[in-house]
Amino acid sequence: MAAENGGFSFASGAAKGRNGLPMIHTEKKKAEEICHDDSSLPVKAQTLDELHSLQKKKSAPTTPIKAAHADEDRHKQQLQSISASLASLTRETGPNVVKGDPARTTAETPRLSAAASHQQQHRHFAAPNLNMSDSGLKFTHILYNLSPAELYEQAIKYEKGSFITASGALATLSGAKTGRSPRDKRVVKDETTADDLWWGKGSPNIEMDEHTFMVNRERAVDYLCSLEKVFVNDQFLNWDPENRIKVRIVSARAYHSLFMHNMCIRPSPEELENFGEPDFTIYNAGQFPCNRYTHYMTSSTSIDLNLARREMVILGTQYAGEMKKGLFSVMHYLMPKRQILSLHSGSNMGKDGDVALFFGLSGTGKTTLSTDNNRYLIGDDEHCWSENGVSNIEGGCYAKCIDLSREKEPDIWNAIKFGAVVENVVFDEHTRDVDYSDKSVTENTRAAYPIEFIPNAKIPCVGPHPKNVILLACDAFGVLPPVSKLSLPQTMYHFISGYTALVAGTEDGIKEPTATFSACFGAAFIMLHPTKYAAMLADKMQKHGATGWLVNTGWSGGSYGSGSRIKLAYTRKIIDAIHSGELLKANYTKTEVFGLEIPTEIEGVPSEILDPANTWSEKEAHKETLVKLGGLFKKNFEGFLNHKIGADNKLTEEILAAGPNF
Ligand SMILES: Nc1ncnc2c1ncn2[C@@H]1O[C@H](COP(=O)(O)OP(=O)(O)O)[C@@H](O)[C@H]1O
Ligand SMILES: C=C(OP(=O)(O)O)C(=O)O
Ligand SMILES: [Ca+2]
Ligand SMILES: [Mn+2]
Repeated sequence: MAAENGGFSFASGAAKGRNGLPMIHTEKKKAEEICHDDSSLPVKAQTLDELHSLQKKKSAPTTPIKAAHADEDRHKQQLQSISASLASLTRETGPNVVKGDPARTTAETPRLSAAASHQQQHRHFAAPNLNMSDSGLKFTHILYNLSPAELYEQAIKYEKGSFITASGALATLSGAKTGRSPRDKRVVKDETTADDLWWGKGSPNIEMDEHTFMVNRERAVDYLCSLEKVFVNDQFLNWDPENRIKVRIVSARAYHSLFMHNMCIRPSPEELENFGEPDFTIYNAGQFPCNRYTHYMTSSTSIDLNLARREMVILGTQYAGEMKKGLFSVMHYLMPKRQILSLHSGSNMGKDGDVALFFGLSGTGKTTLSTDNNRYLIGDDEHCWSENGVSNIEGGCYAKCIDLSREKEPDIWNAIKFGAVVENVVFDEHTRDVDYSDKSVTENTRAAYPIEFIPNAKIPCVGPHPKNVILLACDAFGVLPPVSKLSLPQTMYHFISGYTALVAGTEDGIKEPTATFSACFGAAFIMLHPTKYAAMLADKMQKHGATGWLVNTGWSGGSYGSGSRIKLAYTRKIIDAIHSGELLKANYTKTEVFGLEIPTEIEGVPSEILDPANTWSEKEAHKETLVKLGGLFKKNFEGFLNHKIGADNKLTEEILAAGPNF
């Protein structure tokens, strides 16, 4: 019994202790059997600080030890470059920058002697100019290209509204803005851009002058330098190695840094060491408003693009999509200059190397339909089409997650795991399970994840010339056919029109669908006149023999209210038939008004839904709605009548003739 009780026993008749109580007698059978809490060896540390310092191993250097000198120089250059990025241009000084988290000083600095750690802390770059403000008297700590794990820790410690969801994603709030603010976008109009860019009616480019840009830039930089720490991401855009762009993103939130880590192309450690100077820099001071007394400012939000300086300033909005789509605008300027077409489209590739592009406005299905279990994902939103084929601009995807279901969209569901950022979603306060149907914060809930999170991503994200160009429209009027085959002029007509119709505010009763026309399926992001992109697309499609298709992912059997949205499963069958080449061989009939070629049969899709005229119970209402939509198309296209497309006027005339006729 004594031995059973862990070696302790109250031996009867044992010797009495000093106070007369019986002494606890420990039976010592062998020397090794001394009592321990556990059986492992003692920890190799003398103090708690030392113990904590053992926890973290220094990341292995990618350059050999012998190059320590070069390493030191590169480190200094890097800090100089970051300080220069953050320089106040009126005071002509950059801040004193130092790498690392200000909260983690000596005690947590891994495996460094006190002397070495002291040295490390002061290996900063001090600005040579002493004409400085208070912010020049302190160090600005730079959290440079942190890993997702480090960014999670930063977010959870310092950003209210950061939580880990049950699947391991980082849930965050984007603040007052839960979508982009296109009316607050400004572009510097100078001698060059005045001629190059698309200005005026219908254009997304609202002008500002160079001086006002500098006022906002100074405001953003002063705000960022007043902080204890800022995040700096050095990354790439465009998987085409010949046309890769180096971007630097300076931001104040771990959320923004992780978002861009996911959305841009992540450099390897070697690429990061040799990064040098960025081609383009974003200053994201989104928590801080712009000054509304500033010329050109019409709200507290301003997203300012200066192509000459290769800089963008963000004030007054924390919606992360501004950075992603802001850089996309930059690519819409830089790439066409190199005869490369930039596209607001998703893209995927079949086992036989057949590539498809999916154009469409927000919510029409680019992300959903390019993420296809039977095909390789090249990208979900932004691409380039060059002489070499297609390349994704980004390193990640940004999926809408309202009503996301595991059954219908398993790949996107599974990508929302550790490392992914979910914006503005609602979750159970205890289990942290996300309720994707909850619109309490916004309907525009989003998930941003690296493209490798999709199991059949095509890495590197490039592919050959497209075989199919699919134009997606979510037609809430319910009159466009689920699929039509387009001639080249028809493809151009619909590309320039950029139609979709969504239903605003679904809560208070039935609302009329509103038609949206957005040239090139992305007027908010294009920099040149739409016909410039259209001419390039026509040229490339002709040269590479690509077929155009119009796919309605919206309503069938009536408009919003009486009909219903086409089942995703049917749309997927339609898309499958396009990819396989089956649909090209189908029999076609022509529709009224739009003159669209529609197939009579598709495997897996009920034939009666292929012609919307069949699905409406009231034939009169169908015709009326069809003519109404045709009229809206005609009215929209009036704005393009005076623009010549291509070398001669022949294509322009053909395109006009390819629109609705009634
Ligand atoms: N028939 C359909 N085709 C495509 N998407 C559909 C369909 N029916 C419903 N949806 C839903 O519509 C949304 C499309 O959004 P998404 O793919 O993110 O668009 P985009 O990437 O073009 O902004 C998704 O939430 C998807 O589940
Ligand atoms: C990121 C966006 O794009 P999309 O909705 O096309 O995915 C956006 O419009 O903010
Ligand atoms: Ca898959
Ligand atoms: Mn998308």
